[in-house]
Amino acid sequence: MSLLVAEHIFKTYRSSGLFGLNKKEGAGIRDISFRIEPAMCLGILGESGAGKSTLGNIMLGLLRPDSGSVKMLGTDLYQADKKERIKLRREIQVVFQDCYSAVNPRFSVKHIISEPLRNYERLSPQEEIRKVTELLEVVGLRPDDMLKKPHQLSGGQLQRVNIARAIALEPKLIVLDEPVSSLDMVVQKQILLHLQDLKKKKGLSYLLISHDVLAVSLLADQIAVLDGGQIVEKVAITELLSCSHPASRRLLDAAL
Ligand SMILES: Nc1ncnc2c1ncn2[C@@H]1O[C@H](COP(=O)(O)OP(=O)(O)OP(=O)(O)O)[C@@H](O)[C@H]1O
Repeated sequence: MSLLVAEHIFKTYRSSGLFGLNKKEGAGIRDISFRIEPAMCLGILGESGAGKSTLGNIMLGLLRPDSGSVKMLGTDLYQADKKERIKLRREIQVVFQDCYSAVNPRFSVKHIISEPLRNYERLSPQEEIRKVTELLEVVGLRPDDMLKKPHQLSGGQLQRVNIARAIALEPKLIVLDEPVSSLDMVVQKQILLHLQDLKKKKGLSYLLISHDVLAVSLLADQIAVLDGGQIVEKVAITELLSCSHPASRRLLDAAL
């Protein structure tokens, strides 16, 4: 069974933003369908305004589509009852671009990483420390980093903390919404290779949302190019350079 199946998703924004000035009436996404298999990364590549965040929010269960369905392991995200929703929430985690606003600046790294564990599992204080130590190791941080606060870490280190929190409950899918866009190239590569490693070792799947061809090419197995709210091209990553749609070419030209 596929891990996630999105079928014929439509979402139109009817309100047009503050005083109708900022947002385009009728913008959104149109007739989006795709599948994500276990241990697979689907990259969603698109320019600004293409509909990437709209799509990501729908896949996270945060934005109800006007029509179409999103099924995770056969359960419809938007038809599920409360018990099923709690179970699904555990299986789909997210890492956002802005690593600083994703965490409470007053909390320690240990507190941040163990938050989902406290919500879903009853661990003793010793078990919690052991688990956080293990997660820090997995994302390439040191055990004593758990005592630090977000402002004592670099952006790259803090994004690793966000990744550790996202994998704490061993989800099946992580939505990565521009996860490395705010980091320098060297750190970007380190983090993407780390995510690649987790995919191989833990069989994790990703929906990687980005405007950056190079970032996507390091992690994705397949890419879908989004333009004007529609998927205009879908190819295996090995075929990326042969993409011919004008939106794909613009993204490729910007990167190469
Ligand atoms: N709440 C909203 N109300 C009205 N229109 C919206 C709303 N959110 C997004 N849109 C519009 O829907 C389209 C897709 O927006 P979305 O934020 O999904 O694109 P994006 O690819 O994530 O862009 P970016 O990379 O700039 O964040 C855009 O035309 C945007 O203006």
